[in-house]
Amino acid sequence: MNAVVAESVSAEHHALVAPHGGVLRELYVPAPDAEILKRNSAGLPQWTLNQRQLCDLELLLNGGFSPLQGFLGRADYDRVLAEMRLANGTLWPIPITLDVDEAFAAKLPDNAQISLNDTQGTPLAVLTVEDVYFPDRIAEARSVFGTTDRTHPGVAELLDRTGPVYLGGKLQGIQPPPHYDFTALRHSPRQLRDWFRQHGWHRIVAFQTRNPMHRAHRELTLRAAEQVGAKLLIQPSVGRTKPGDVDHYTRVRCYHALLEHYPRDHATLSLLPLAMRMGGPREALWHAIIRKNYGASHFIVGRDHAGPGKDAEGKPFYDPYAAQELLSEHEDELGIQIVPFPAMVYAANRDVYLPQTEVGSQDEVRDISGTELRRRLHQGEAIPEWFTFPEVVKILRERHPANARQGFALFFTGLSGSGKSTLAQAVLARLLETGSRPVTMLDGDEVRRHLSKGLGFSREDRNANITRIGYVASEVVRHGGIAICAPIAPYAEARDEARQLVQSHGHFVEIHIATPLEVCEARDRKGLYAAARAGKIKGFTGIDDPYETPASPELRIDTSEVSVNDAAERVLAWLHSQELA
Ligand SMILES: Nc1ncnc2c1ncn2[C@@H]1O[C@H](COP(=O)(O)OS(=O)(=O)O)[C@@H](OP(=O)(O)O)[C@H]1O
Ligand SMILES: Nc1ncnc2c1ncn2[C@@H]1O[C@H](COP(=O)(O)OP(=O)(O)O)[C@@H](O)[C@H]1O
Repeated sequence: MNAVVAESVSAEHHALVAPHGGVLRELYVPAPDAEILKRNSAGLPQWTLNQRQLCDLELLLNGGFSPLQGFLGRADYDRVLAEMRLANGTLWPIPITLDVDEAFAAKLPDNAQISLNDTQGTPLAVLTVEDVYFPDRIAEARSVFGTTDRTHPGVAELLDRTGPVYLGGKLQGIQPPPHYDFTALRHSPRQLRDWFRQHGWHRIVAFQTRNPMHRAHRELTLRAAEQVGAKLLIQPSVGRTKPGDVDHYTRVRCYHALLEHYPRDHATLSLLPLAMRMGGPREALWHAIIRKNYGASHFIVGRDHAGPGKDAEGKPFYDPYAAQELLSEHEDELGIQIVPFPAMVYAANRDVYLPQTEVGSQDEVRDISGTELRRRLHQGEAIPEWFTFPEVVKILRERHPANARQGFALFFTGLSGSGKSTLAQAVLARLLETGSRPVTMLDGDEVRRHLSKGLGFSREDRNANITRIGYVASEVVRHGGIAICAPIAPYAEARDEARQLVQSHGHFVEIHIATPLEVCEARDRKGLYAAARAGKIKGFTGIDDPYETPASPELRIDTSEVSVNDAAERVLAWLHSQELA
């Protein structure tokens, strides 16, 4: 090789990969203009961004979504859906759109500018609206996700939680959405590119993840980096992932611990504020483009990349290798090299990890699925060292304590006089006898004297009462406590809402006190049934107001058949069976 050629080769080797579309599109206006824009934004129509829109905005503004200069207008949107391309032909697989409600769109004057704010009301950008259009969201689901099955979280979001009108137009950025967590690990594409240059990194293989990383991931990423002679960028999505995923605070602590197990100066960690759509192949292509914008030359695509799991019939939404195929098809045009990888599995007989494709017939393959890992964490069972590092297990255990240390809510529901309060008191006493978790009592009458003071007994007021109880219970549970609730809660919708609130932090145990109306009425502890029969109280539950019987409560107890002590014993036995007490 002569000297001239050698120099040009090495110069080429030292340049970072070009952003998608050739130029990094940062959409912030210069500082003095940002001040003026911020002041002017106060007089514009105000739009509060939801979490997905906020994540999208951050990556639009910092160039992570280059070459986009704003939210897609109709022409771009249509071609993205049909051909995975912007109107000018650039490859782009996922529609980045700003959805709003009809009332908001109807108020906009021609060529409107709107202020895009976070939930605190901080203005982040101004959008010049060039296009207002009504998307066919069913068609969008079919094109982007290949299905209209709402089991797919991206489809459910699009069909049930996305506004009917899209606004397209260019953005002028005022300031980035503020983050107060892991600030040292958050970088814009420019910052990460600068870091790569300063550290002399030019061949970089990026790894995307939404899960904690274990030994299999370490082996896979190390092999991938070695295979292409590159440094490793672990770039987990921390914006919004699949519902039910491990929260990003816990995951980032795990990644930190794992990083210690890589050779020094070979791997780095950076957080990506991406709102995932779980769109399988199309999403994988999008991930690759984003990583290219961040300066990575290579991108690892594993088995079932960005897959949403199984559909309503139990079949996988996407072929596990469809993402690898789609990316390989577009590799030349993409400008980032794809490193396809089969699943890594553990061969116990050899005590090694190896790609599934290299497993021999004599190998004893072991694996622990995500579900099995969660089960072991909940039950406090052992997690073997071949699966993950002890430091990672420790972090996961702290976040997912065994059931016996988790919070839960006991939600008694039933007619007035059915025995809710009496049983709640008995269970409370038994729990305090044996356990150390704090217990909070949210009894129906008690709550109405304080938390729900002023509410009556209309359907709306009863539902508001239950939502308040559910909210307080969820906070108690979130902090590892036990909440005992004992309202009538006659409506299924409000009970379900309380369940949803609590279940995002712990267990919800619905106990239907199914004592027959005749018994409750005969007891008439407060004389209310007599008053209701005499027409002195209107809308009394069970008399002239409905009680919707719970369809599938965790427990159903008829107190006309069992003593208070036996009923309390049944509740405790159930809690023991679930290892909650
Ligand atoms: N119209 C009507 N219907 C039902 N109950 C009535 C009504 N008016 C007053 N009360 C008294 O209020 C208690 C029920 O309050 P809750 O907060 O549990 O009811 S609800 O869940 O909001 O429906 C209930 O207490 P409990 O007997 O402990 O259930 C009654 O004493
Ligand atoms: N097995 C039982 N469990 C609970 N309460 C019972 C039982 N047997 C009789 N009772 C009586 O029924 C009444 C139930 O009232 P209460 O607990 O205030 O009901 P609620 O809170 O559902 O309105 C109490 O007087 C209680 O002593």
